[in-house]
Amino acid sequence: MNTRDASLPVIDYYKIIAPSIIDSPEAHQESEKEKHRLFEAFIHVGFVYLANHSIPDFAYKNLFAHAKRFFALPEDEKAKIETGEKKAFHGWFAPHRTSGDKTNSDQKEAFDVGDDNDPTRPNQWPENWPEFRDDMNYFFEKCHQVHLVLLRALAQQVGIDEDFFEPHVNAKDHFFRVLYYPETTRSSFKNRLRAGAHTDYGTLTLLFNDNSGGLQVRHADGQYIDAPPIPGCAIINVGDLLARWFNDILRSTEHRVIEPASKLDENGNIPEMLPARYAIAWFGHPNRDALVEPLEQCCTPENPKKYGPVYAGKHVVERLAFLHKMGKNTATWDDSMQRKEGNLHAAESLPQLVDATAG
Ligand SMILES: O=C(O)CCC(=O)C(=O)O
Ligand SMILES: [Fe+2]
Repeated sequence: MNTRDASLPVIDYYKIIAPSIIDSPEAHQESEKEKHRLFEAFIHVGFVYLANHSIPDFAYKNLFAHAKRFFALPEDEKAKIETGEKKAFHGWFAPHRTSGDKTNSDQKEAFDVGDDNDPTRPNQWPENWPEFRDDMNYFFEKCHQVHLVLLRALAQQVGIDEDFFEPHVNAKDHFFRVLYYPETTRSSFKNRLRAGAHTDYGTLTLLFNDNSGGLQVRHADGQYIDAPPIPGCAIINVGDLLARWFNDILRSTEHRVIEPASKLDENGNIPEMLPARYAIAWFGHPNRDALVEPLEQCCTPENPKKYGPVYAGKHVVERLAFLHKMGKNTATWDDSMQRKEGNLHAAESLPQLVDATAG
């Protein structure tokens, strides 16, 4: 197979939700079929394109426009709202906070936003820029709704109550990342990718890309396939915790952002410089105190239970701490650290660790 030509399945979100708009037997039948296709795609590939996803174009186009302006700000401006373990992992993700393996780090910067209504983990916002905040919050909510519909569809596929996941994600402990991969040279890719191979941590990721290309997804045969953007489609993938809930029936698939395919310039040459790339990745997460354990319905003699229970917050915080400083200051999680009434300062108490930014 020419892996550059293989492509991800396309799922039609409109077909999934149609019965709530047209209550006809055909709409129900189509919806069931599409939900099953989604489930199968997550089993075999872990990634899909989602067409007609219901998130209005302006919601992410506004964010791309803000991103261009934000990342062009002077470094000391951005540094005022730099993210970190003591900042609930929200704010500007400086280029030095990169993932990848210990020798190769990513060529990227980002801005991370969580639920703005959660006083326990406040966001950090640039000054005097109310539209920035409003547009980010609008996008956050829209993605939460789509992600819920998809979780409902997946629950139904394994015969559990379709609302099973709702109480485990209703605290909206998600966050999203506006990503900026600066202009760079082709030769830079010898040592560093734009995003090293990784899996996402949570439930489902909703990804919106510009047209730069470079995203690749690891197929079950181990080969990477290109996942170029399709206009009007979001890319959705399964994260580790959802895979764990499904006892790995669903795949949390590795992906990365590499050097994009060559585009010839007007003289027929391959330019050495590559323009900047922008992307928005919305990461759905279970509530931090959700105990994630393989569903009984996904454990069989052929596929016995693979994992014990884990607090979602522990998994996410440990992965984030690793990302931020390549594991130098691995966060610790105390299992009693659950969301409690009146615990408004969880951002400071969670996790209890040396601030990796100091390292
Ligand atoms: O930039 C992209 O297309 C992918 C980013 C990504 O996978 C991530 O940030 O987790
Ligand atoms: Fe990712």
